[in-house]
Amino acid sequence: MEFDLIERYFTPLSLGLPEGDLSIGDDGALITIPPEHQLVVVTDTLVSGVHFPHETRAYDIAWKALAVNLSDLAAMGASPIGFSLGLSLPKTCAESEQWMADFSQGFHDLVASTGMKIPLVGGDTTRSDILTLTVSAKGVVRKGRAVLRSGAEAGDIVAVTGVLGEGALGLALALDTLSTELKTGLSEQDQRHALNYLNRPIPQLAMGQCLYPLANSAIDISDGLLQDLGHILERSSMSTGKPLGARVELNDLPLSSGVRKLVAQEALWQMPLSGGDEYQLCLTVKPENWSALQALAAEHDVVLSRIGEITGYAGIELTLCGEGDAVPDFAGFQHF
Ligand SMILES: Nc1ncnc2c1ncn2[C@@H]1O[C@H](COP(=O)(O)OP(=O)(O)OP(=O)(O)O)[C@@H](O)[C@H]1O
Ligand SMILES: Cc1ncc(C[n+]2csc(CCOP(=O)(O)O)c2C)c(N)n1
Ligand SMILES: [Mg+2]
Repeated sequence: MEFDLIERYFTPLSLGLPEGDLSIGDDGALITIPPEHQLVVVTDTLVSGVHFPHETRAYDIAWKALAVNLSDLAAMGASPIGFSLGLSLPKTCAESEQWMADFSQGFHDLVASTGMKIPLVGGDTTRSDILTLTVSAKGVVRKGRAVLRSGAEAGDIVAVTGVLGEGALGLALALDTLSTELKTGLSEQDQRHALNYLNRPIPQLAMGQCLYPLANSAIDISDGLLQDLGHILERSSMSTGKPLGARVELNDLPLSSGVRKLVAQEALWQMPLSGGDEYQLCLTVKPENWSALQALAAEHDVVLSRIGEITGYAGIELTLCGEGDAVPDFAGFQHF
């Protein structure tokens, strides 16, 4: 049964490797790494009910599982060359032609939207009561040109791509946890945009490839801005041995029209600061490189916003119109 599934739904996604390489069909895949490059390997697991609501469409589940992996590659400054899929699925899904077709279409359409060749190179399919996917994307980067979390320096500008808080708003709408009052303030367009953003994140691959050599550090925001910026601070101060922190101006956070309304109505800063599910890049850049990076972002139609700076003392400080030193008491998404 699983062999039929693989043949029918997954083998068509596996085409596009260079001559002599091998994808689905043997005990392992064979992938040639271009000379002078390093292989970048990322892995993300998605569990039904934990990473997406149980009711999520098969198409969106597949899209998101690959998108969050490509987002990690983008944050490293890497170009994707393929991905593998560990799939544990309930019998009802495996037996539904429509579910399986929709699922494989999600991968197909995301890959097509990137304009790159990103074949499915292999994986494993098993039965499970809870739908679980583990995608591992493979990418390449020129030797020594990966952008790490550990390169931030005091005085760097902190910037983010896209908007913040939209994934958290989408999740609140999907799980119906917003109060009626807040929900009625949102237009249909606001709601559609947030749900789409939650279900079909767009990995910032083009921006990722503009990072080297301008950006000092980067991370993709999956658990929330504060937590993920915290990872940059932690890694960077470990590598320099000096304390590092950040000052973030709330008014400079890029917000969608929906999140802007919620923040105006109820100061729901928690959404853009700690909501997670963003899959945008947070990066730090020396002030003298900022305008060059902004120009590259504009060339790729990416909105890149300056939200603060790296400081030489520990902790993330939040300001509103330059005033205050509120230290937030909410961190970000944690599994345990
Ligand atoms: N089970 C594991 N075995 C080995 N390494 C792990 C395991 N889980 C996480 N890691 C490693 O720990 C580091 C942080 O992982 P984490 O999953 O938190 O990444 P992230 O990029 O911060 O979040 P996200 O998974 O949302 O992208 C990575 O280097 C990852 O490879
Ligand atoms: C049903 C449902 N409940 C909660 C969330 C929120 N959520 C789950 S995992 C995660 C961080 C990234 O995961 P990881 O760190 O495992 O890569 C976030 C923000 C969701 N998307 N769906
Ligand atoms: Mg990440």
